[in-house]
Amino acid sequence: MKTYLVGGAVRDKLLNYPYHERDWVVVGAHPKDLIEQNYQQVGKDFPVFLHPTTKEEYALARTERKSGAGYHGFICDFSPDITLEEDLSRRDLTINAMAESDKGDIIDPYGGTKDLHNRVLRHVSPAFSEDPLRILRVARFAARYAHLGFVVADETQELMREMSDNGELSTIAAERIWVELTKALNEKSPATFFTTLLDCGALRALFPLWPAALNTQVLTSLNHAADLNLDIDIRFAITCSELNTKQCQTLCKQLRASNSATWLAERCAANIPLPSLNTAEDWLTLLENFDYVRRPQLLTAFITAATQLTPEEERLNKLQNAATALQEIQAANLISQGFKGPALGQALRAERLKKLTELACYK
Ligand SMILES: Nc1ccn([C@@H]2O[C@H](COP(=O)(O)OP(=O)(O)OP(=O)(O)O)[C@@H](O)[C@H]2O)c(=O)n1
Repeated sequence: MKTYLVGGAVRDKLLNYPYHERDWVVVGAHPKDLIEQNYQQVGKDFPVFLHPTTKEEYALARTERKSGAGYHGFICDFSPDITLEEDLSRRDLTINAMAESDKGDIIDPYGGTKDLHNRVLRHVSPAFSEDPLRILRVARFAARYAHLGFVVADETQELMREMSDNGELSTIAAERIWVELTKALNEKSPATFFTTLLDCGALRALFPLWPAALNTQVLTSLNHAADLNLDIDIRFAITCSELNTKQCQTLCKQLRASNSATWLAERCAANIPLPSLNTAEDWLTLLENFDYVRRPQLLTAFITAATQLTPEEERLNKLQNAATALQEIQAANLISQGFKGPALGQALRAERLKKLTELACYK
């Protein structure tokens, strides 16, 4: 039995890039060999084990062949005579299809080191197309390593286009897309994720509403938000800012977006660019829409997203100042004056309008 480090850790070590996870492949073993050594089996469809102390993942070397549509149509073989090279050949990109032995030797049958050196994301074999999620993975790696100069190989780009045109993306479960999307939004150049998917037609195939909303300004703002380390919900909301409310709702539903991401995206779609706000009533309605009393951080998130997208710093600052001023109005004072129930709500609102009028911040 022999064990090799594989996948992302080998790639990132060679690239001198930080990595957080190590995956291992075991060659020449039966499941029982690992169980006897106190590894804990976790894989249902194929044998993946957790190391008894490090809890890192150890998978038996395996081959996979597609036998039908969707994710269940795979024939998987993990007998002890599957070689390391066979296991590496089923992987997505050449830079992900390298292994390191316990002596530190690199096993690289598909030219991964050369592609790393030349900054190319290239598929290992036509079997790439057996898993359409890999299109999103390629786009995500492009987003991660764009600043290092990585580009998608022409032939991989072509294959991704064919797969997108053939409707293969429709077999991916929405939950898996959302996972890839949130990882991609977290990368250093998230805009490259979208441009890669736009270039091969995958984004249009998956989400027909989205491409038209991703103009240069939106993509620039998105990368800027990543530079500023703004959170995922803000980054996602920026990508939705050119959609109308209905389109945004449809997209969030289709993506199974989280509640918090949907909430902010819908409000950004509805309020960017800022609507005309001419009266204290207009300002208060907008603030109420953002639930500013109970959740002031969401208004701040909106303002942060909007600042990336609109040259309206002054009005956005006023909005933030107005919200802060309104925080000072306490229900307790009105309660002590005898207000309760709906009358209390009305009195609070009247106080807020009075304050906004005094501030005249809407002018
Ligand atoms: N759809 C997939 C998913 C994974 N892999 C292979 O499994 C390895 C581990 O996958 P994963 O942990 O998802 O990705 P990493 O490459 O380790 O990248 P990350 O840094 O994002 O964890 C990959 O390197 C790749 O060899 C693949 O070929 N096809």
